[in-house]
Amino acid sequence: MLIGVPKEIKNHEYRVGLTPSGVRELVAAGHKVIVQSQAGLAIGFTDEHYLQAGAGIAARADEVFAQAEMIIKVKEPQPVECRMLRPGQLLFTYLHLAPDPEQTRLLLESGAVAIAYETVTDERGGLPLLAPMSEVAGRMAIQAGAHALEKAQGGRGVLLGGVPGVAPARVVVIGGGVVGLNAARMAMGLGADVTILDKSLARLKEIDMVFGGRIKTLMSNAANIEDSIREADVIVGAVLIPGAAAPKLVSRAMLKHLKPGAVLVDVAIDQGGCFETSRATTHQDPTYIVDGIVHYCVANMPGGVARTATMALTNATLPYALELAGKGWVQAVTDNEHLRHGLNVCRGKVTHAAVAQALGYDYVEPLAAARAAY
Ligand SMILES: NC(=O)C1=CN([C@@H]2O[C@H](COP(=O)(O)OP(=O)(O)OC[C@H]3O[C@@H](n4cnc5c(N)ncnc54)[C@H](O)[C@@H]3O)[C@@H](O)[C@H]2O)C=CC1
Ligand SMILES: CC(=O)C(=O)O
Ligand SMILES: [Mg+2]
Repeated sequence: MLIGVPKEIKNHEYRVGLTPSGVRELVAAGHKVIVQSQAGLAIGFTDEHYLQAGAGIAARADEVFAQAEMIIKVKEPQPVECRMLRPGQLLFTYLHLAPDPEQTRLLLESGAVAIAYETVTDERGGLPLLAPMSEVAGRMAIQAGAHALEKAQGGRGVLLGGVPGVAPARVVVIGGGVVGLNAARMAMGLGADVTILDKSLARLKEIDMVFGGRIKTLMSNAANIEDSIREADVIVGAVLIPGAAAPKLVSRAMLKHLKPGAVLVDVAIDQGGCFETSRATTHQDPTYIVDGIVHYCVANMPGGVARTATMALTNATLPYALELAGKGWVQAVTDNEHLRHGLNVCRGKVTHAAVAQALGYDYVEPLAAARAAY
């Protein structure tokens, strides 16, 4: 198969869909890869590295889109990229469609087949292609929160770990999945007082076992959320209902009960955010203040540590890319139910139930869509 890797064009997005080592594996399996010139330059992957790995280099994105049978990217396609997709072409990337009607419409109009990293599943009920970026974003959430707590950023002027004789900051993490666990681990490592809330009792039990009681756990319900955030210095939003828009768990009215200068880090912003007052921000201008509360809502947090994130992403996506390239998408999603869960859009149809429900489209079962594509 001919695989294309365009340069990412989202604001301050320096990740790239494949590392040179990933290219080498695909080429060794008999595939051809073309990479847009300078796609990885900002993170130290030069065109020379890609050439040595066996890729061809294309000068422009439109050449990559015109030639490739499968496009491997990182971020959801921007409108100009959606318009370069063609019917039947396979797109393998993050999409986050539920909160994004425009992208969904453009993808449907393109006739392309789009597999979203964030809804591919595994046999343990996890999201293996979201997990590496969730690990990165969860860890970054605490760096971001600590920085935003500084006075110059509008924060309360509190040091996460405190110092001997002064209490540490309180960090409340809502959602104890991959983001939440990684955020909690970093916050604990810096000496903060950490509480995690989740709706899953099984998850709370696991967290309690893993951290030996050093992190407090609370069932996520309205009363526990309200009580815990009143006392918090940093609140991390880390909930997910796969494919669906994030539930709003903190209302604007609640903000007046928080400590002035407290920080909300809404990692779930790529699914629309779990705080009513969240709106997506960029690495260039990551925070804003509402009612005295600092909001950090960067929708592509791992882009800030793009070299680490790119390597982590390719580690996870490569086996699936090899399967898609080796079998073709129809056979791959027929054989592998976990890849099938990734199919969000197929030749003008929405094939993910939560996306269809969020945006009011008819849902077409992925296997039916795959059969129709034969
Ligand atoms: N902003 C960014 O750059 C990035 C954002 N993300 C996003 O972070 C979010 C979390 O991702 P993961 O941790 O990988 O998901 P996950 O599936 O591992 O964890 C989500 C957790 O939320 C819990 N949950 C669901 N509803 C809840 C509620 N009402 N109250 C409390 N907990 C609730 C679930 O039980 C689960 O444990 C996703 O929206 C993901 O797309 C991930 C990576 C980067
Ligand atoms: C998960 C995601 O959207 C990101 O890494 O940017
Ligand atoms: Mg995102």
